[in-house]
Amino acid sequence: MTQSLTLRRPDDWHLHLRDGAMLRAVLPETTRHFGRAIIMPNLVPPVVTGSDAAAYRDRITDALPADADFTPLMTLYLTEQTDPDDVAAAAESGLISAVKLYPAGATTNSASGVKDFDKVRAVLERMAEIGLPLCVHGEVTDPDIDIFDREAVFIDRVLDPIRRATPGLRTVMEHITTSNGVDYAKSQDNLGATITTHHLIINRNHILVGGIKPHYYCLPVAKREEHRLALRAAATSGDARFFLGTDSAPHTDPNKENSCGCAGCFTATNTMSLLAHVFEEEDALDKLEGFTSLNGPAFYGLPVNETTLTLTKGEAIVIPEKIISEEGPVTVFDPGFPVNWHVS
Ligand SMILES: NC(=O)N[C@@H](CC(=O)O)C(=O)O
Ligand SMILES: [Zn+2]
Ligand SMILES: [Zn+2]
Repeated sequence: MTQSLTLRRPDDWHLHLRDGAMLRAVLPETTRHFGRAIIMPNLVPPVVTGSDAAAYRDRITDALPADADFTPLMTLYLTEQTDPDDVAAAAESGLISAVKLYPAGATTNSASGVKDFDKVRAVLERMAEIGLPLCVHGEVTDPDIDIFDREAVFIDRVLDPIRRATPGLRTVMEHITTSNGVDYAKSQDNLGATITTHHLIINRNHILVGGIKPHYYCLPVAKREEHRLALRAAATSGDARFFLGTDSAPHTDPNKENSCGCAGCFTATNTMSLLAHVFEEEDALDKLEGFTSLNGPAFYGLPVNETTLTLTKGEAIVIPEKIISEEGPVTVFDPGFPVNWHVS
């Protein structure tokens, strides 16, 4: 008996497309399966103003494959100089769907992020007024906080105070990696949380046991097994606060396989097959459509996609090991086990 599953076309609520040659190489990997994606603004230099976002959106649109049915949902990179009026104008014109908060130094290309949260208060208040979501990379950067504790400490020291100071601010905890993140998301209103494909599959042992695996290194770094299980429970629960954000983040192999390797897993190519595998393991295939295609649009106040995507179970899938860009090869996330779900 062939097993097959038809879903509303999915969206990716956290995606890195980069720019130039890398953008052209990775964009088809997303547009093949996804209808929309929240496009992360951490370019060099970052996408800071409305006019930056309009120009970046045009570069993405120009790079789209001819037959693609894909809408990039743009974001602005919050800095201490961000102008509330510019944000409001970009939101009101429909140009942007969210603003992204990176604590300065927390992750790839976050040097222009926020150090003093008082300096962005006026922007956050304006966003709360107009209902524009804030997407948050939730890790503290204090050198004295262990990297495995940085998400939990961020929730207590930064996220919760920001939310108390800015009632009504719609917030997305991006790429949560801990049971602390799951618990906080469940305790709040006006709060959503994205979960990546890879954090449902790997724990910190996968990165470190039997030799260091640079292609499993991302930020926030994968945590203990108990946290992976909490993420799986949240993603497969049907709770509409949790939705897919792949955080697919291309870096070339030389930049990953390096004495100071970049953080990021590239999952755009095989995410839907991997998620079907995970949801089947959790006996929750009936919850996959909510996670990939319904909960995200509901949070962002957008209609669900009209078209569908069908997954069929068969022989193990064969996907390219690497995507080739003019900047160099990008290794596709390898879960380390056979996956039998095909996107047809
Ligand atoms: N997730 C990652 O490990 N890397 C992302 C940045 C981010 O999302 O934090 C990237 O831009 O490479
Ligand atoms: Zn991040
Ligand atoms: Zn990211």
